[in-house]
Amino acid sequence: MPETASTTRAPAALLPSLAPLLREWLPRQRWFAGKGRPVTGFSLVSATELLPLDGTGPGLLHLLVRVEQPDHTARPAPDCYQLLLGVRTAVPPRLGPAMIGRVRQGPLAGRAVYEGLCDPRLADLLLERLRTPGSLGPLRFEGTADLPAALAPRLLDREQSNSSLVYGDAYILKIFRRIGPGANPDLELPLALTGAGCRRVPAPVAWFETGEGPQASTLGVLQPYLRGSRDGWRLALEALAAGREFTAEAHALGRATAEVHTALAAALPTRSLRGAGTSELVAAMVERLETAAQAVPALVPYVPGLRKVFEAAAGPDVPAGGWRAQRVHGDLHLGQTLCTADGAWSVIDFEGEPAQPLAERCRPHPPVRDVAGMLRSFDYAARTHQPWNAAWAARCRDAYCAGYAEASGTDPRSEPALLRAYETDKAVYEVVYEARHRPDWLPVPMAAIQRLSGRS
Ligand SMILES: Nc1ncnc2c1ncn2[C@@H]1O[C@H](COP(=O)(O)OP(=O)(O)O)[C@@H](O)[C@H]1O
Ligand SMILES: O=P(O)(O)O[C@H]1O[C@H](CO)[C@@H](O[C@H]2O[C@H](CO)[C@@H](O)[C@H](O)[C@H]2O)[C@H](O)[C@H]1O
Repeated sequence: MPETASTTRAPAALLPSLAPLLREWLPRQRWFAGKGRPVTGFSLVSATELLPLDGTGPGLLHLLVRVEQPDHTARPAPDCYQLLLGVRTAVPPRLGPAMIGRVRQGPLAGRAVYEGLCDPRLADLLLERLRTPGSLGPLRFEGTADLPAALAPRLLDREQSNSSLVYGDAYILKIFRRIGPGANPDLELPLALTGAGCRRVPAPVAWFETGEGPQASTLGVLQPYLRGSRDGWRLALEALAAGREFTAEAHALGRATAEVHTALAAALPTRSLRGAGTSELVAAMVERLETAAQAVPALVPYVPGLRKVFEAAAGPDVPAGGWRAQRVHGDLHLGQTLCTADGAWSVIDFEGEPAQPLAERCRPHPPVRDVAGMLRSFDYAARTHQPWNAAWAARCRDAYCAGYAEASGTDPRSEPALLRAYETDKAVYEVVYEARHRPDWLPVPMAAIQRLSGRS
């Protein structure tokens, strides 16, 4: 991402007049990571008119803005967000819910600004740009396939970390919201996987980015839309509600995870974690726990017990050659899996944990990290269903590990200390995630914290 402001045709003067509107609107967006801290200012990274703002029709303004907030000590710089703003003189009623506000001063005074992704005319334009690779100001559009034109767009309205547009049920364009320097793993890993012949991910067909060389930041990725597919979370809840087992699905998911891991290990560098490597891994988990306990005081009584769980991962179980580490999904859960009508499972959203800095999300880890994420997910599903069905979750967990072992040759249960440490690390992450985004869900990971710390 360019460090200095770069402005194409849209004048930098636009930002001050948009700031009062954005200050209100941004913190209400699900993908806004800085919730709970006031927005104190904005600085422009780049502004690009994807459609002219000359008032002759709807305009589309692409902005990369840094959002200043007090206490961003945990991050090296204020977070940068990607915004696609529609600008019109009058907003038709169907776009009412997308309204951000009316500009009071500056070059756009009197014009209405709204979430541009909700406007099919503007969403069309993005696809059109991806069909014709090239640059526009600081933005570069790249494609690898001939894309059909005029596919009706719709914005997915579910709660997400990013925003996704579906075109004609044929493609899905994911628009990243919080932008950091470097390639997003949600482009890098699916490209590596499909390059290695793995069929468990929808292959990226086009993308857009900004910046140069290794610092180029991915802004959006277009992939085939798996029409009629249903995500694992929904299917698991349906099974629970109907009193059905989910072990066959869990087994298939274990196989799919193993295939992804095998292909990632073949396509990208791996390393061995031993000695200092294992101590670093444990230290990082302990540090995460301590930071989490500061943010969510309910964790404090469990810290000594959880610390022991992490320390055990560097104990006698470590194999002579150390733990094998590789690129992993990083935030694997049931909602990141899609099952198509023929029963085949795909894995999506390789971005890693959205709150982590990019360098952290790209760090190689033992693959049990993903296994632990999925095991937590079975627990989540069972906990969110009344009555709580712990045995259902336990059977899913076993079936998943068995499927994984069959396809990879390694049973994750043969590394219990490491698996437990990663499960604990995930539960700690979830506590912070739920406290920030869905406080009603906090009891779900807290129950796991209690169990894993040995206090229940
Ligand atoms: N290739 C795809 N085919 C069908 N649906 C998809 C596809 N990719 C994503 N989705 C749907 O979009 C939702 C959000 O995608 P995801 O990559 O998880 O975004 P986010 O990072 O915003 O959470 C998923 O839960 C899934 O329902
Ligand atoms: O937005 P993402 O899908 O990238 O992931 C974030 O949100 C997830 C919730 O939507 C969160 O997952 C947690 O809740 C799930 C149920 O909604 C559960 O299946 C997962 O196991 C649990 O971790 C995920 O942690 C967060 O990064």
